[in-house]
Amino acid sequence: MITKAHIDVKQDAKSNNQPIIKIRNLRKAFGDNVVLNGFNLELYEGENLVIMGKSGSGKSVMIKCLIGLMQADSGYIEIMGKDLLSLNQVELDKLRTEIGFLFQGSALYDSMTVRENLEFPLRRHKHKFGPIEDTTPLVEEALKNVGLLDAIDLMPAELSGGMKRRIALARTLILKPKIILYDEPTSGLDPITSKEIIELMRNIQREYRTSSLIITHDVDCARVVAERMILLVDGINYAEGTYNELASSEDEKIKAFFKQ
Ligand SMILES: Nc1ncnc2c1ncn2[C@@H]1O[C@H](COP(=O)(O)OP(=O)(O)OP(=O)(O)O)[C@@H](O)[C@H]1O
Repeated sequence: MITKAHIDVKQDAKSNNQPIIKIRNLRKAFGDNVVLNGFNLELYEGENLVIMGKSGSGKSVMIKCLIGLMQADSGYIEIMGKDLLSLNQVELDKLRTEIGFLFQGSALYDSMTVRENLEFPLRRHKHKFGPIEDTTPLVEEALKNVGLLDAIDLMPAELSGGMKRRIALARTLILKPKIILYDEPTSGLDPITSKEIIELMRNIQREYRTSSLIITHDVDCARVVAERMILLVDGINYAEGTYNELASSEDEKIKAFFKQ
């Protein structure tokens, strides 16, 4: 069986690099339902790390613990050198501005134009950038980076599903986060639009030097974006490695992820 212990973490992801996120021995149960049973993770600066796990395996629970929306039963979580549990609400809010989210339900505000949707986080997190006299250059830069500058004055109802997802990504990028958490970034999209989003995720990593944690069921997405992958099985990081290392495994539990 290939387990974490048997697969070396790709060295260039680690090279002289401190983890920007570190999770140690995370445990979370709901009554008898033990969801996380000693889960570990390290996300290194500038890398795209994909987490795969079958439905109900605890990926969302792990992310919720990571961003402080759910309390783990035990374990240690460190983000950008800070022990998550030691932070007060103000410190937690400040740390959250360094983390961008692209969740399945990251909906745009329907009553606002694309421009207003992008201005919204700038106003909400004034303390990060200070007063901004003219938001237009920031809004335009974020839209250019997702290839949708022309959509600046459109309403969400006028956008396709793929465009909405790109605008949501632009809204995340406008805060220049150091970390991006993607939850099923390609779900519900057709194969061509999925490919565009995947390409965009790679460009963003290059341009912004973000570190990303990507939860996906989409094997194609994992193959293209992942420098490293973790398979979450039975509440633990069952296997870790590059896409090729895991895809060539003979272990039945690992093979199951790549049969699609
Ligand atoms: N608030 C909660 N109360 C009780 N049980 C919960 C709660 N949140 C999650 N669970 C349970 O934890 C387990 C893991 O759920 P989770 O949503 O993390 O799965 P997932 O891997 O994200 O699944 P999917 O890929 O379908 O989104 C499930 O058995 C779920 O029923």
